[in-house]
Amino acid sequence: MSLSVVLAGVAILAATLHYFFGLKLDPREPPLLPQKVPLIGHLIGFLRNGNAYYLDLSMKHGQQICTLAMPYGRTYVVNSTKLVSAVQRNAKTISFDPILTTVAERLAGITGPELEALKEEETGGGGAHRKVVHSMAPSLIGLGLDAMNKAMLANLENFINALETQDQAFDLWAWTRHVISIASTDAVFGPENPYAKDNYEQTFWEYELNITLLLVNVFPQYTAKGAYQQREFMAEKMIDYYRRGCWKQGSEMIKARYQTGIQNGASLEAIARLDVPGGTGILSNTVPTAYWTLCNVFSSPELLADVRREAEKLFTIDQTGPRPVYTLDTSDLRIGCPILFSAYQETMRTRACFASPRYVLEDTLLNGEYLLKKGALLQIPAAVLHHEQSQWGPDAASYDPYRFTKQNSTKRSPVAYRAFGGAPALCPGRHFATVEVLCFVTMLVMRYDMTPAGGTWELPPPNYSNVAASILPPLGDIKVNVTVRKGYENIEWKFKVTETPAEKSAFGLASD
Ligand code: HEM
Repeated sequence: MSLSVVLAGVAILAATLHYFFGLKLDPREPPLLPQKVPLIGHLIGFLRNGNAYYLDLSMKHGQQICTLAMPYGRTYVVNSTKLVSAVQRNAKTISFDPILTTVAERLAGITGPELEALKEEETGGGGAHRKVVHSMAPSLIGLGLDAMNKAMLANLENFINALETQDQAFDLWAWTRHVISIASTDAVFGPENPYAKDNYEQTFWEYELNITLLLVNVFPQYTAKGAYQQREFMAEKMIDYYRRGCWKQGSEMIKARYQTGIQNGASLEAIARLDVPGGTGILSNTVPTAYWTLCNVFSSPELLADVRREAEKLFTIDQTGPRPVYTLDTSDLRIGCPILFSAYQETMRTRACFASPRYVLEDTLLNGEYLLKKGALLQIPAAVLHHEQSQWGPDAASYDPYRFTKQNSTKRSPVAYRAFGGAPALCPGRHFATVEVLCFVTMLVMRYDMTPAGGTWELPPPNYSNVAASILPPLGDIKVNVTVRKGYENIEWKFKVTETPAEKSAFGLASD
């Protein structure tokens, strides 16, 4: 039988199913968007383009909120800042918590009573997963953040030093991914970091790309064999890490997660398993953000010169030893590099592709206008909101690295910037990631010239099939050469962390 006959059969079957079982909307629900293939057209669009599909739909239909008929039920897509605020006001009935349960079950492989202990309270579960996630924010600010920064920067220092003797072109994505993976996870897990041994790091990145198949959850041991095996391999390593008590030498964040989990009825094994998809929180966005920010800065001579000018003022210089020591103190980053900070936030604004998922727990009248039915999925696509001209101006679609500098700041809604998502699931790791990316880029621009081996900065396209990341990774890579800058030879370079109390340690991010 030819492929076209099979496809025609599938289309006829879908049309028949749609006729008998198709979605019947209440007139107060958001308008239903048409799809080319009944029942599965939007699913196909999503599987082909990932979360970027929502941007295509909004460009085509321009609705501020709409309904998509999916084979598993209705999905509402919120395309306007005004309605995002309304969603956030209804956090009791439009919740992120059932998504945490899906993550625990499908991406961490937790089942039975262990899953019940983690599951959201609203549907009769023990609610431990939400409490574990909530315990993270206080440990990722103030002294807990400083301690993680110290461990993270010790690694960055070594990796960046090693470039002094790098005399061949190398793959920038592969290098950045390894550097940030080890620096971040050493900071989180401590000296017994599972990522630093047994091929865990490589396994994690393979798993991360295969997550969609696990989410589909149809006999995953057969239909998502690779991801399933990778998940189980990493779960075994994480369980070993906790059983040996290695968490006691980890960050405040890991201690808070473990202790909160145990106090709320989660088992050691379940807490360990949650750290498998937890790796996507720690790495899947920080790595691409570091990579794209670096590319954006080095590929623009004007921006590079501006970032270098402000970086030069950030370093203190000690000339008393045999060679000068240049030190960058993280506490100076909060106000000392407005242009880089702006370019970093703009990199995320123009590259964010996540569609924050929420679950409608009860029928809810949104903003007094739209009825949202219990049981539906709701998504807030960052890319759509970041294209909203009422918030970002007529050049919303283009990259302006100076957009967030004071002179250029325009008045916009506090919920317009979605790179770190938003309440009630605003990213608790945003300050840690910010220190890491700013230090990474600042140190590299100060010390090195970086040029593309092919002569021009031809950046790879984003990998739209990745649904784990908010900031998409590249599909492919770019080779670069790195040389020590003239006038900056024979210097010792250091990072320093001056301890900062919680109330002073947050960055003034556009998401806050
Ligand atoms: C540039 C780096 C990062 C970006 C762009 C980013 C982005 C995001 C986004 C978009 C969400 C979803 C929010 C929502 O659904 O509304 C999120 C949630 C989360 N992120 Fe991040 N993230 C980054 C780094 C980190 C780091 C380093 C950690 C941990 C150390 C982390 C931990 C988490 C956690 C635990 C959540 C779930 C929060 C909750 O459910 O309340 N993230 N992040």
